[in-house]
Amino acid sequence: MQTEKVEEEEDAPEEYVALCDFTASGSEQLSFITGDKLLVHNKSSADWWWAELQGVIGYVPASYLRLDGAEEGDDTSLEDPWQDDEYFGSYGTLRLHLEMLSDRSRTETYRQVIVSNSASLRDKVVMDLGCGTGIISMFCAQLAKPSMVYAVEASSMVEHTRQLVKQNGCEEVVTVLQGRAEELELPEQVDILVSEWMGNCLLFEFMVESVLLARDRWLRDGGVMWPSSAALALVPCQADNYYTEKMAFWERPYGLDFTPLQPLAQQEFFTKPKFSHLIDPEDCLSAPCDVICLNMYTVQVRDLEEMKGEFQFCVEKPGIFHGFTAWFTVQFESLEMGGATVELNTGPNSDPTHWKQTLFMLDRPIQVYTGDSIHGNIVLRRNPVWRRHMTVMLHWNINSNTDDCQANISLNIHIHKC
Ligand SMILES: N=C(N)NC/C=C/[C@H]1O[C@@H](n2cnc3c(N)ncnc32)[C@H](O)[C@@H]1O
Repeated sequence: MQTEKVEEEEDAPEEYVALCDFTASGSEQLSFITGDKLLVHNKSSADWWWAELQGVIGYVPASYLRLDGAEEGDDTSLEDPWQDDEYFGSYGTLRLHLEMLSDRSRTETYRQVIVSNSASLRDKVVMDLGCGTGIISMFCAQLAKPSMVYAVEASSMVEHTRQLVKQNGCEEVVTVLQGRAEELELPEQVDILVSEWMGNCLLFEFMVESVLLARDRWLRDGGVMWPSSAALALVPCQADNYYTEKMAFWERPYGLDFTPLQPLAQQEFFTKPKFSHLIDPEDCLSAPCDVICLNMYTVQVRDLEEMKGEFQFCVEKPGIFHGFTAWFTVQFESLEMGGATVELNTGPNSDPTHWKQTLFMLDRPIQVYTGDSIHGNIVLRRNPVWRRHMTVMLHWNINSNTDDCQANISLNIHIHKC
């Protein structure tokens, strides 16, 4: 069999070893299994490289590879698949805490949960997992009368948290503990495990794993999880401004034709999600639907490896289908039977939050019409190497009955790594 002769590059390709399996999901990608040796010809972007395996070439996810011959110890980052130094380092400074505290929708929701359950919180033992500056713990101490709040924080912020607790007269009720919640020793089980763990697309950062491990270890039988449940919502949408900014731009900049760069632009800008997206409700092409739901009492850490959801959208108005937008909601059940559930919704019809929404762009936009059906599935696959990352795959078909014909467009699976 004639294998494709790869022209020798001026700088010889580097040999990398695969750290785990990867299954291609498009003709332009290359599958491999753990231990495969790949020749990397071009590091076309930070996330995707152009590589060769046994004479076949294609795009491969850079984070799955390690330079061949580099021992485990050489590449210290591999010893830290949770990237904890970087992660907890980032929470040791004020920037992220200021962002979260400035998010009124988020912070007021947690305060409302405490206020509306203040009577039932009396004499209860609470754990605030990942307390940061301790805001939720101090809400508990100020607005209710729990017997104890264990405010657990792994980053160096914790020394300031102790100071804030004292400064606000909460040291009788709030005990600040430094360490990873799933590792440290608590003197007792807790009645309520409260945490603000949600990341982009709900799960990014995968702090939720720590919440589940702490639940299994420290939440007493019949104890309450806050949030009690979580859902990832999805909607097909227009994103004309973003499309114009990143793709249409190349059509006629300064009177020149730059369209040969559009495949590069597609690879560089549209193969990973746009986390900072603020979708206009007008850009939703249909009603959203919850594609993944987590019951915080029953979901297991192993379930986080791969989560799947089906969707079926009925297009409600004609428009250009540029992509899908995702966001999340979390629910806080009442401590009283039949009490009202409080919800934090980070979607386009609620008050904006620091999470904003996440936009996944299609390879190419498609005109859709009222009544079209966009149906398919979403798969969130946790990165086997980098444990705070995941890949999102979207596979969909469109059934359109315009022009009196039944067009059934099956589109490529779309890979997003975030
Ligand atoms: N909502 C988002 N995105 N981030 C939540 C905020 C994360 C906070 O929780 C802390 N944290 C995260 N994981 C743990 C853990 N396993 N044990 C103790 N503290 C932890 C971080 O240092 C931040 O201060």
